[in-house]
Amino acid sequence: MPASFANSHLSSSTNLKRKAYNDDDNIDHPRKLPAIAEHNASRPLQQNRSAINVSKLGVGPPPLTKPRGPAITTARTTRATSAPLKPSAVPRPASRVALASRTGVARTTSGPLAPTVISTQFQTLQSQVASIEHARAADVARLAADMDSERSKVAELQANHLAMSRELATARTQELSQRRDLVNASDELDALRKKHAREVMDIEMDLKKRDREIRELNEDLRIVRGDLERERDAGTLLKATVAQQSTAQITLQAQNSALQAQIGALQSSCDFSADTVTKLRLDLEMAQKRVEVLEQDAREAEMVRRRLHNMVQELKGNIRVFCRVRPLLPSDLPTNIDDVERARAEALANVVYPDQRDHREIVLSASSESATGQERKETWSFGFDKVFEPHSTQAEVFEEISQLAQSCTDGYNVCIFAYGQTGSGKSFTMEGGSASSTVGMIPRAVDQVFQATEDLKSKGWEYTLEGQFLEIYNETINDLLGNGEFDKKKHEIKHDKSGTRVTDVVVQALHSPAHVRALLARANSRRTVAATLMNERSSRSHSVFTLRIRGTNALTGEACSGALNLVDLAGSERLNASGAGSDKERLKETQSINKSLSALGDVIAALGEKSEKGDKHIPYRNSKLTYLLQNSLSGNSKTLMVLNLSPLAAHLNESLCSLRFATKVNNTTIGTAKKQTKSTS
Ligand SMILES: Nc1ncnc2c1ncn2[C@@H]1O[C@H](COP(=O)(O)OP(=O)(O)OP(=O)(O)O)[C@@H](O)[C@H]1O
Repeated sequence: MPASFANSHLSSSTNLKRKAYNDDDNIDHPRKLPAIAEHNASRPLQQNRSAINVSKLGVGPPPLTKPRGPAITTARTTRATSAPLKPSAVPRPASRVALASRTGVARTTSGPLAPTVISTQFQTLQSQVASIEHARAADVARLAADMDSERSKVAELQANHLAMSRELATARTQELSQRRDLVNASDELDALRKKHAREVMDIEMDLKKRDREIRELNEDLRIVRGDLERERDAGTLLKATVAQQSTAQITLQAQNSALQAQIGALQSSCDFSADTVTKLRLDLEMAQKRVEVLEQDAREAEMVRRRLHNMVQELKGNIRVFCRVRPLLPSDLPTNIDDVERARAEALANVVYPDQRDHREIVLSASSESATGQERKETWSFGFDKVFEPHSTQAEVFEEISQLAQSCTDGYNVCIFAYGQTGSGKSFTMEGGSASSTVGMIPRAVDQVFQATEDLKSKGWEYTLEGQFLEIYNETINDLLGNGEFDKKKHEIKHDKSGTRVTDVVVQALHSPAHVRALLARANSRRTVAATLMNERSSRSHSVFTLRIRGTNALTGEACSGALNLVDLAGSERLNASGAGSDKERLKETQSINKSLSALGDVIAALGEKSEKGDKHIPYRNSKLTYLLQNSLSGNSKTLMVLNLSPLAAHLNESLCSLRFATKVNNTTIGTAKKQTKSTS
């Protein structure tokens, strides 16, 4: 292997790949062989060879025949060998003159040459041919020698080529193996790098974990230090407390000793108290017996009181009349007035209440001009069982009514009705407002009855209560507790021994005052719904709430039944058919109200006459109202009429009419109320 080649292959391993590529180039483009390089470093082999031939051929005479080249000589070599044989150098037959001149033979143009000349020329030519032949032979010998030399060189070159090919193959094998080694080394390096990166990552994570742990530990340490600080403080505090407790313990021990002494004293006192308690128990038992006796006395006194009340009622006659004047309302005054007091004075009717002791009198007065132009003052005085002034409260009114309402628990039929013109306060009196101070007579009476039944339980009475709430509008009965549409269902009034009953109406068992209030609210809402269909319906209809009560006494074997009717009458203002104009509904309403109110007056008048004469037909059937209240208006019932009056001067005439009607009722005596009791034994 040549030194340069060997050296190139022994260069460092890092240049292995690059070197391999260079060697490939060398394979495609072989370098000059070292033998040639040594022989002629600056010129190519062929040029060299041509140069040799030219130098050799150029000196001798040109051969007559084209010399044949060696077998291995290329075409170029052949041409190069014959190149020196220029046409000008070869003698041509055509220029015989020139030849002759050169050989010295003279030639004539007109005849053939002499035989001597020709012979001379021939000899010359033969010698020339011989010399050429000789030169050619020498040339051939030289060429053969050259050929041998060239062949040996070629053989040498082929040997070199073979050796170099082998070296090249070996080098390639080595290169391949080195490349494989390199690839392996590169893979190994990659694997090592990855492993290294993983290890670095693991170490970094580990480091972070450690950092975190250190931070946590530092935090724990900080907390523990804080705890320790607190514990130290607590310890100091505890020490102080222990010191205090020790002092306190000493004090307590001293107190304990003192208390022990006190306990001894108290023990003896306790023994004494036990004796006292025993004595007091005996006293208590005696007192309880006395209370029982007193309660019995009280019950008997209550019975006496009720008997006396009923006796008073009987003596007074069974129709009583209360008169109540409502206060002036802001809505009664015109809006946007400057002098309210003056407006009030002008709006109010002249009403006085002279009887300030018994409150039984009401006096109305008014000034008018006579036909002669003189001022005339008229005064009207009325007396009733009670007169309530505008400032009277619901409670004050009910106080006068409560005994009457309660008497239904004794088996009486009671009827309380509110009479008066529209807006005079009938609904306020009977139903009242939602506030406890404004609650009306119906809820109060219900409360009272429930309370009485509770109280009478101790005397052996058990009661069942039931109620119904009806409306009479245009002489049609509607059930305010029912579900049916108003003015559609036909209800009939039936009277029999057990009392008054209306067909197809809801009669609710009453369990508590709250239950009754819920029913009243329901009735009112039904009425309100109906009122949207027909304006002012509540003013134009009568409402009758009936509470029926039945009681039995297991101790005495008695039984009783009574009814409490609470009636809010339609507005009593004088209505006439012409006032209703063309409104047919209004006309019908007016006729119905007139009919029922005058029927009520007729019934009361007839009852009065009957009690005087003893025999009189009572026209109950003239209206639904009187027929419904028949059992509560008859001689053996208790009836109270509350006359409601408007305080307004504008309503004076209506008030006078109402007062006259109430006086008529008040002056009627309709006999003695009778208890409906029977013995069940
Ligand atoms: N004693 C009173 N104290 C305070 N306000 C009263 C009193 N009496 C009635 N009122 C009020 O006067 C107004 C008319 O009263 P209410 O509706 O009771 O009259 P009414 O005679 O029932 O009328 P209607 O026939 O239209 O039902 C109501 O706003 C009521 O609150």
